[in-house]
Amino acid sequence: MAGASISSSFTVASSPSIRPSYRVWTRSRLRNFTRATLTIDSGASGGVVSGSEKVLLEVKGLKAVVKESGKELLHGVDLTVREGEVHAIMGKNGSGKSTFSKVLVGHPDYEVTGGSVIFKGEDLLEKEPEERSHAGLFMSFQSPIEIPGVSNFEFMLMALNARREKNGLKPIEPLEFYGYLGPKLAALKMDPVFLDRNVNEGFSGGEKKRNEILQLAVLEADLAILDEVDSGLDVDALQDVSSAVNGLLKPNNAVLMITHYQRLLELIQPSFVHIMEGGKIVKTGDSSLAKQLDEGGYKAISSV
Ligand SMILES: Nc1ncnc2c1ncn2[C@@H]1O[C@H](COP(=O)(O)OP(=O)(O)OP(=O)(O)O)[C@@H](O)[C@H]1O
Repeated sequence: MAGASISSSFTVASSPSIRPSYRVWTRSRLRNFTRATLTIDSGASGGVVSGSEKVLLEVKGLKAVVKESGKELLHGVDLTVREGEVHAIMGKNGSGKSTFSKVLVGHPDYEVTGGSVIFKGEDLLEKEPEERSHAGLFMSFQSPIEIPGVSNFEFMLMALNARREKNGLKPIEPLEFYGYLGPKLAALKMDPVFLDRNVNEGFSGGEKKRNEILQLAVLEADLAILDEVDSGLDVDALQDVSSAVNGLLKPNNAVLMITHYQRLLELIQPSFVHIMEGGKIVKTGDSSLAKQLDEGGYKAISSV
Protein backbone atom coordinates (compact mmCIF):
# COMPACT_ATOMS: atom_id res chain seq x y z
CA MET A 1 0.00 0.00 0.00
CA ALA A 2 1.24 3.47 -0.75
CA GLY A 3 -0.48 5.27 2.12
CA ALA A 4 1.10 7.78 4.41
CA SER A 5 2.08 5.97 7.52
CA ILE A 6 5.76 5.47 7.88
CA SER A 7 5.06 1.94 6.74
CA SER A 8 4.37 3.19 3.28
CA SER A 9 6.45 6.29 3.11
CA PHE A 10 9.76 4.72 2.38
CA THR A 11 10.67 2.30 -0.30
CA VAL A 12 12.76 -0.71 0.43
CA ALA A 13 15.09 0.32 -2.37
CA SER A 14 15.98 3.51 -0.54
CA SER A 15 16.90 1.63 2.61
CA PRO A 16 20.34 2.53 3.90
CA SER A 17 22.47 -0.54 4.25
CA ILE A 18 23.11 -1.44 7.84
CA ARG A 19 26.09 -3.68 8.41
CA PRO A 20 25.20 -7.15 9.70
CA SER A 21 27.59 -6.70 12.61
CA TYR A 22 25.38 -3.93 13.90
CA ARG A 23 22.52 -6.31 14.10
CA VAL A 24 24.43 -8.77 16.24
CA TRP A 25 25.64 -5.97 18.43
CA THR A 26 22.26 -4.37 18.76
CA ARG A 27 20.54 -7.00 20.75
CA SER A 28 22.96 -7.39 23.64
CA ARG A 29 23.88 -3.76 23.77
CA LEU A 30 20.31 -2.62 23.72
CA ARG A 31 19.31 -5.08 26.40
CA ASN A 32 21.98 -3.68 28.71
CA PHE A 33 21.01 -0.18 27.79
CA THR A 34 17.38 -0.84 28.49
CA ARG A 35 18.03 -2.54 31.81
CA ALA A 36 20.65 -0.28 33.16
CA THR A 37 20.25 3.27 32.12
CA LEU A 38 16.95 4.34 30.78
CA THR A 39 13.88 5.87 32.22
CA ILE A 40 10.66 4.18 31.32
CA ASP A 41 7.90 6.35 29.87
CA SER A 42 5.27 4.66 31.92
CA GLY A 43 2.56 7.18 31.20
CA ALA A 44 -0.31 8.25 33.37
CA SER A 45 -3.58 6.40 33.46
CA GLY A 46 -5.46 9.34 32.01
CA GLY A 47 -4.79 10.56 28.53
CA VAL A 48 -6.05 14.11 28.66
CA VAL A 49 -3.22 16.57 28.57
CA SER A 50 -4.09 20.13 29.12
CA GLY A 51 -2.74 21.97 26.17
CA SER A 52 -3.07 25.21 24.32
CA GLU A 53 -6.01 26.05 22.17
CA LYS A 54 -3.99 25.83 18.95
CA VAL A 55 -5.77 23.98 16.20
CA LEU A 56 -3.74 21.07 14.86
CA LEU A 57 -6.24 19.60 12.42
CA GLU A 58 -9.29 21.22 10.90
CA VAL A 59 -11.49 19.10 8.67
CA LYS A 60 -14.43 20.79 7.01
CA GLY A 61 -17.07 19.13 4.85
CA LEU A 62 -14.72 16.38 3.73
CA LYS A 63 -16.13 14.23 0.96
CA ALA A 64 -14.37 11.28 -0.63
CA VAL A 65 -15.13 8.55 -3.11
CA VAL A 66 -13.61 5.17 -3.92
CA LYS A 67 -11.34 6.01 -6.83
CA GLU A 68 -12.16 2.90 -8.80
CA SER A 69 -15.95 3.02 -8.61
CA GLY A 70 -16.66 6.65 -7.78
CA LYS A 71 -18.83 5.54 -4.86
CA GLU A 72 -19.03 8.25 -2.23
CA LEU A 73 -18.06 7.04 1.25
CA LEU A 74 -17.45 10.27 3.14
CA HIS A 75 -20.36 12.65 2.93
CA GLY A 76 -19.03 15.78 4.61
CA VAL A 77 -16.92 15.12 7.69
CA ASP A 78 -16.28 18.00 10.09
CA LEU A 79 -13.72 17.67 12.86
CA THR A 80 -11.43 20.03 14.75
CA VAL A 81 -8.53 18.68 16.80
CA ARG A 82 -6.54 21.02 19.00
CA GLU A 83 -3.14 20.44 20.53
CA GLY A 84 -3.29 18.44 23.74
CA GLU A 85 -6.54 16.73 22.87
CA VAL A 86 -7.50 13.10 22.55
CA HIS A 87 -10.39 12.38 20.22
CA ALA A 88 -12.19 9.07 19.86
CA ILE A 89 -14.26 8.14 16.85
CA MET A 90 -16.80 5.40 17.36
CA GLY A 91 -19.48 4.11 15.05
CA LYS A 92 -21.08 0.99 13.71
CA ASN A 93 -19.19 -1.31 11.37
CA GLY A 94 -18.99 0.20 7.92
CA SER A 95 -19.81 3.74 9.04
CA GLY A 96 -16.65 5.16 7.44
CA LYS A 97 -14.20 5.50 10.34
CA SER A 98 -11.24 3.76 8.69
CA THR A 99 -12.00 5.40 5.37
CA PHE A 100 -11.85 8.79 7.05
CA SER A 101 -8.47 8.08 8.60
CA LYS A 102 -7.10 6.58 5.39
CA VAL A 103 -8.23 9.62 3.43
CA LEU A 104 -6.41 11.84 5.93
CA VAL A 105 -3.13 10.03 5.33
CA GLY A 106 -3.63 10.01 1.56
CA HIS A 107 -4.51 6.40 0.83
CA PRO A 108 -4.47 5.90 -2.95
CA ASP A 109 -7.78 4.00 -3.06
CA TYR A 110 -9.73 7.17 -2.33
CA GLU A 111 -10.20 10.53 -3.98
CA VAL A 112 -11.26 13.65 -2.16
CA THR A 113 -14.15 15.32 -3.94
CA GLY A 114 -15.00 18.12 -1.54
CA GLY A 115 -14.14 19.95 1.64
CA SER A 116 -10.83 20.90 3.17
CA VAL A 117 -8.25 19.58 5.61
CA ILE A 118 -5.80 21.94 7.25
CA PHE A 119 -3.02 20.34 9.29
CA LYS A 120 -0.64 22.58 11.23
CA GLY A 121 -1.81 25.52 9.17
CA GLU A 122 -1.18 23.89 5.79
CA ASP A 123 -3.40 22.27 3.21
CA LEU A 124 -2.97 18.57 3.93
CA LEU A 125 -4.77 17.45 0.80
CA GLU A 126 -2.13 19.02 -1.43
CA LYS A 127 0.59 16.91 0.12
CA GLU A 128 1.77 13.50 -1.00
CA PRO A 129 1.34 10.70 1.55
CA GLU A 130 4.99 10.75 2.57
CA GLU A 131 4.91 14.53 2.95
CA ARG A 132 1.98 14.13 5.32
CA SER A 133 4.04 11.73 7.34
CA HIS A 134 7.02 14.07 7.36
CA ALA A 135 4.72 16.88 8.45
CA GLY A 136 3.92 14.90 11.60
CA LEU A 137 0.89 12.80 10.76
CA PHE A 138 1.06 9.15 11.75
CA MET A 139 -1.42 6.39 11.25
CA SER A 140 -1.44 3.02 12.89
CA PHE A 141 -3.41 0.73 10.63
CA GLN A 142 -6.05 -1.77 11.69
CA SER A 143 -3.99 -4.48 9.98
CA PRO A 144 -0.36 -3.35 9.93
CA ILE A 145 1.49 -4.46 6.83
CA GLU A 146 4.53 -6.71 6.74
CA ILE A 147 7.72 -5.60 4.97
CA PRO A 148 9.83 -8.63 4.13
CA GLY A 149 13.57 -8.06 3.91
CA VAL A 150 13.63 -4.88 5.99
CA SER A 151 14.39 -5.08 9.68
CA ASN A 152 12.39 -3.08 12.14
CA PHE A 153 15.56 -1.29 13.17
CA GLU A 154 16.48 -0.23 9.62
CA PHE A 155 12.93 0.75 8.89
CA MET A 156 12.48 2.98 11.91
CA LEU A 157 15.89 4.58 11.48
CA MET A 158 15.07 5.30 7.85
CA ALA A 159 11.70 6.71 8.72
CA LEU A 160 13.04 8.92 11.47
CA ASN A 161 15.92 10.20 9.37
CA ALA A 162 13.67 10.93 6.41
CA ARG A 163 11.50 13.04 8.67
CA ARG A 164 14.54 14.74 10.24
CA GLU A 165 15.96 15.50 6.82
CA LYS A 166 12.71 17.13 5.74
CA ASN A 167 12.85 19.23 8.88
CA GLY A 168 16.44 20.30 8.24
CA LEU A 169 17.92 18.15 11.02
CA LYS A 170 21.03 15.99 10.88
CA PRO A 171 20.42 12.25 10.52
CA ILE A 172 20.71 10.13 13.64
CA GLU A 173 23.52 7.58 13.51
CA PRO A 174 22.67 3.92 14.17
CA LEU A 175 24.50 3.87 17.50
CA GLU A 176 22.71 6.93 18.74
CA PHE A 177 19.47 5.44 17.53
CA TYR A 178 19.92 2.43 19.82
CA GLY A 179 19.98 4.76 22.77
CA TYR A 180 16.96 6.58 21.49
CA LEU A 181 15.05 3.33 21.10
CA GLY A 182 15.85 1.92 24.52
CA PRO A 183 13.27 3.72 26.67
CA LYS A 184 10.65 3.39 23.97
CA LEU A 185 11.04 -0.38 23.86
CA ALA A 186 11.00 -0.49 27.63
CA ALA A 187 7.80 1.54 27.81
CA LEU A 188 6.13 -0.97 25.53
CA LYS A 189 7.75 -3.93 27.28
CA MET A 190 9.08 -5.08 23.93
CA ASP A 191 12.00 -7.42 23.65
CA PRO A 192 14.84 -5.81 21.66
CA VAL A 193 14.83 -8.96 19.53
CA PHE A 194 11.97 -7.37 17.62
CA LEU A 195 14.40 -4.82 16.20
CA ASP A 196 16.19 -7.49 14.23
CA ARG A 197 13.08 -9.04 12.83
CA ASN A 198 11.60 -7.90 9.54
CA VAL A 199 8.84 -5.36 9.91
CA ASN A 200 5.77 -7.15 11.24
CA GLU A 201 6.78 -10.39 9.51
CA GLY A 202 5.44 -13.28 11.56
CA PHE A 203 4.44 -10.93 14.38
CA SER A 204 1.32 -11.89 16.30
CA GLY A 205 -1.62 -9.48 16.12
CA GLY A 206 -0.73 -8.00 19.50
CA GLU A 207 2.98 -7.73 18.63
CA LYS A 208 2.08 -5.82 15.47
CA LYS A 209 0.05 -3.34 17.49
CA ARG A 210 2.88 -2.81 19.95
CA ASN A 211 5.22 -2.35 17.04
CA GLU A 212 2.98 0.31 15.53
CA ILE A 213 3.10 2.23 18.79
CA LEU A 214 6.87 1.81 18.85
CA GLN A 215 7.00 3.42 15.39
CA LEU A 216 4.80 6.22 16.67
CA ALA A 217 7.09 6.72 19.66
CA VAL A 218 10.11 6.86 17.37
CA LEU A 219 8.59 9.40 15.02
CA GLU A 220 7.06 11.56 17.75
CA ALA A 221 4.21 12.49 15.45
CA ASP A 222 2.15 15.59 16.09
CA LEU A 223 -1.09 13.79 15.32
CA ALA A 224 -1.38 10.04 15.76
CA ILE A 225 -4.34 8.29 14.23
CA LEU A 226 -4.80 4.92 15.90
CA ASP A 227 -7.24 2.68 14.08
CA GLU A 228 -8.52 0.02 16.47
CA VAL A 229 -5.23 -0.20 18.28
CA ASP A 230 -7.07 -2.21 20.94
CA SER A 231 -8.14 -5.02 18.64
CA GLY A 232 -6.37 -8.29 19.25
CA LEU A 233 -4.62 -7.13 22.41
CA ASP A 234 -4.72 -9.22 25.57
CA VAL A 235 -5.54 -7.36 28.78
CA ASP A 236 -1.91 -6.83 29.75
CA ALA A 237 -0.94 -5.69 26.26
CA LEU A 238 -3.85 -3.26 26.25
CA GLN A 239 -2.52 -1.76 29.48
CA ASP A 240 1.01 -1.54 28.09
CA VAL A 241 -0.04 0.01 24.80
CA SER A 242 -2.39 2.48 26.51
CA SER A 243 0.25 3.42 28.99
CA ALA A 244 2.77 3.97 26.19
CA VAL A 245 0.31 6.14 24.26
CA ASN A 246 -0.44 8.17 27.39
CA GLY A 247 3.30 8.59 27.89
CA LEU A 248 3.59 10.06 24.40
CA LEU A 249 0.88 12.67 24.90
CA LYS A 250 2.25 16.17 25.18
CA PRO A 251 0.61 19.59 25.32
CA ASN A 252 1.48 20.16 21.67
CA ASN A 253 0.39 16.89 20.08
CA ALA A 254 -2.86 15.00 19.77
CA VAL A 255 -4.35 11.56 19.26
CA LEU A 256 -7.31 10.48 17.18
CA MET A 257 -8.42 6.98 18.13
CA ILE A 258 -10.88 4.79 16.34
CA THR A 259 -12.37 2.21 18.62
CA HIS A 260 -15.47 0.16 19.26
CA TYR A 261 -14.88 -0.22 22.95
CA GLN A 262 -15.26 1.86 26.07
CA ARG A 263 -12.45 -0.15 27.70
CA LEU A 264 -9.76 1.64 25.67
CA LEU A 265 -11.30 4.99 26.56
CA GLU A 266 -11.01 4.18 30.26
CA LEU A 267 -7.28 3.75 29.73
CA ILE A 268 -6.69 6.62 27.30
CA GLN A 269 -9.22 9.22 28.33
CA PRO A 270 -10.65 11.17 25.43
CA SER A 271 -11.35 14.87 25.44
CA PHE A 272 -14.11 14.25 22.89
CA VAL A 273 -16.02 11.25 21.60
CA HIS A 274 -17.51 11.42 18.11
CA ILE A 275 -20.04 9.09 16.57
CA MET A 276 -19.72 8.43 12.87
CA GLU A 277 -22.67 7.26 10.84
CA GLY A 278 -23.05 6.98 7.10
CA GLY A 279 -19.76 8.69 6.32
CA LYS A 280 -20.07 11.72 8.59
CA ILE A 281 -19.78 12.65 12.24
CA VAL A 282 -23.30 12.86 13.57
CA LYS A 283 -22.75 13.36 17.26
CA THR A 284 -19.99 14.67 19.54
CA GLY A 285 -19.78 14.52 23.30
CA ASP A 286 -17.46 13.69 26.15
CA SER A 287 -16.56 10.27 27.50
CA SER A 288 -20.10 9.82 28.85
CA LEU A 289 -21.19 9.28 25.25
CA ALA A 290 -19.00 6.17 25.06
CA LYS A 291 -20.44 4.94 28.37
CA GLN A 292 -23.96 5.43 27.07
CA LEU A 293 -23.03 3.47 23.99
CA ASP A 294 -21.47 0.70 25.99
CA GLU A 295 -24.53 0.33 28.17
CA GLY A 296 -27.30 0.79 25.65
CA GLY A 297 -25.83 0.21 22.19
CA TYR A 298 -26.26 2.59 19.26
CA LYS A 299 -30.01 2.82 19.80
CA ALA A 300 -29.29 4.57 23.11
CA ILE A 301 -27.69 7.47 21.30
CA SER A 302 -29.68 7.45 18.11
CA SER A 303 -31.39 10.77 18.73
CA VAL A 304 -29.38 12.23 15.88
N1 LIG B 1 -11.73 0.66 -1.34
C1 LIG B 1 -13.03 0.46 -1.13
N2 LIG B 1 -13.82 -0.02 -2.13
C2 LIG B 1 -15.14 -0.23 -1.91
N3 LIG B 1 -15.77 0.00 -0.75
C3 LIG B 1 -15.04 0.45 0.27
C4 LIG B 1 -13.63 0.71 0.14
N4 LIG B 1 -13.18 1.15 1.32
C5 LIG B 1 -14.24 1.17 2.16
N5 LIG B 1 -15.34 0.75 1.53
C6 LIG B 1 -16.68 0.63 2.12
O1 LIG B 1 -16.95 1.81 2.82
C7 LIG B 1 -17.70 1.54 4.00
C8 LIG B 1 -16.98 2.11 5.20
O2 LIG B 1 -15.82 1.31 5.45
P1 LIG B 1 -14.85 1.61 6.65
O3 LIG B 1 -13.77 0.58 6.62
O4 LIG B 1 -14.44 3.02 6.61
O5 LIG B 1 -15.81 1.37 7.90
P2 LIG B 1 -15.48 1.36 9.44
O6 LIG B 1 -16.43 2.31 10.09
O7 LIG B 1 -14.05 1.59 9.68
O8 LIG B 1 -15.90 -0.11 9.81
P3 LIG B 1 -15.36 -1.16 10.92
O9 LIG B 1 -15.86 -0.66 12.24
O10 LIG B 1 -16.02 -2.43 10.54
O11 LIG B 1 -13.87 -1.23 10.83
C9 LIG B 1 -17.87 0.03 4.05
O12 LIG B 1 -19.13 -0.30 3.54
C10 LIG B 1 -16.77 -0.48 3.15
O13 LIG B 1 -17.09 -1.71 2.53
